[in-house]
Amino acid sequence: ALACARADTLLWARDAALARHIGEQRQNPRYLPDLALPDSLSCTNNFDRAVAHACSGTGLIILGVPVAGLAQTCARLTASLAQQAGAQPDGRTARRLAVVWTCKGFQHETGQLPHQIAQAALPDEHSTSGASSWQIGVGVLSGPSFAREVTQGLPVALTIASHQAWVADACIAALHGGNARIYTSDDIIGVEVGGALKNIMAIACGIGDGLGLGTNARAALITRGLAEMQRLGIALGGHADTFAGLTGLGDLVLSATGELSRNRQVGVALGQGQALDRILESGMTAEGVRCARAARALGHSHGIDLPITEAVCAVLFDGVAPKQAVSRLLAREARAETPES
Ligand SMILES: NC(=O)C1=CN([C@@H]2O[C@H](COP(=O)(O)OP(=O)(O)OC[C@H]3O[C@@H](n4cnc5c(N)ncnc54)[C@H](OP(=O)(O)O)[C@@H]3O)[C@@H](O)[C@H]2O)C=CC1
Ligand SMILES: O=C(CO)COP(=O)(O)O
Repeated sequence: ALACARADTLLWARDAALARHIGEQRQNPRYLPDLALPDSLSCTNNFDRAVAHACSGTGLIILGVPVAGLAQTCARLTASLAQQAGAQPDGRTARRLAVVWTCKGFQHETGQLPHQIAQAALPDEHSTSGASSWQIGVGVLSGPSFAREVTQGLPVALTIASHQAWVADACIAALHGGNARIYTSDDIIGVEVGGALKNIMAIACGIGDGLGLGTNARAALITRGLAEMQRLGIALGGHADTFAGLTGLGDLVLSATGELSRNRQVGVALGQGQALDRILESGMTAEGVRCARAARALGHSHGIDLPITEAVCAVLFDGVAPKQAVSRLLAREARAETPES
């Protein structure tokens, strides 16, 4: 919806009936049934057609799939690019294609971040395959951005993190302006760890609110959750400053307090005594549930203390009652608030 303001945008959906409905009715009955979509948005379930549209137009592809679908989608993109003519008429200079993902989490099985998944599945930056020649640049687009509010055209600020300035430029050209501000960063790891951990913290805050623990507890969880995000992020190679920005604190505050957050909704329902299976019955995407185990394992393997993540895992997977998990958190030994103090 953001991109539609600047250029004709072609959405790909894997479900043919849904793609047809969105294209004909300019409305998405599955995810945002009550919102009108822009006239400049078309939709197809033909993946190659969607890739060709980006290649011949903006040179920007935004992958809006969950972490679990990223490897498969990138592999499909690689195969599709081999069909697309990329070389300029002189046959020498590769055309540039920016590939950007929005997913927030770690891969469940491996603990990999999205850029590691994408790197393994996309062609190298300079790749030549048959008649095609593409310079692929990658990045992560993240920050506090409920899809519903973005579709409504409400103000939003996002960060594009990439090691290639031209990828950030492609996002700015397509998305910046009107009610949308796009900031840039080169800290892909910090941005991705913030996005992954904020979902787990949103579950924790939801649990607290579901138990009726009050707003003091919520503020404490947000603040200590931020410290946890930063600790793991730095250990994995992110920059400390990134966690104070849109993709760290910004998205954490949104998801921990905003009623639209699915991760927060899962936490609230758990705190109110519902079972996880029942909560997830609708099939909703709650990336914090999917990646909490991987985050806990990364904490263990890097020797990083992640008490809130541990508490969320205990409730999600180990049968610990939410009240008991909170008691355990509160019973931890007193310590300095910052490691330097
Ligand atoms: N929703 C939001 O407000 C925001 C979400 N994000 C992040 O973006 C990512 C996607 O979230 P969201 O759009 O809400 O997710 P959804 O569950 O709504 O899925 C988005 C799209 O991805 C498709 N999809 C799901 N699984 C796969 C797969 N394995 N392979 C290919 N396509 C797949 C879905 O198809 P189908 O309908 O057929 O299942 C759907 O079209 C998540 O990591 C989320 O954290 C980031 C910012 C905001
Ligand atoms: O990431 C989001 C907003 O920035 C969406 O959060 P949820 O996945 O918890 O709904």
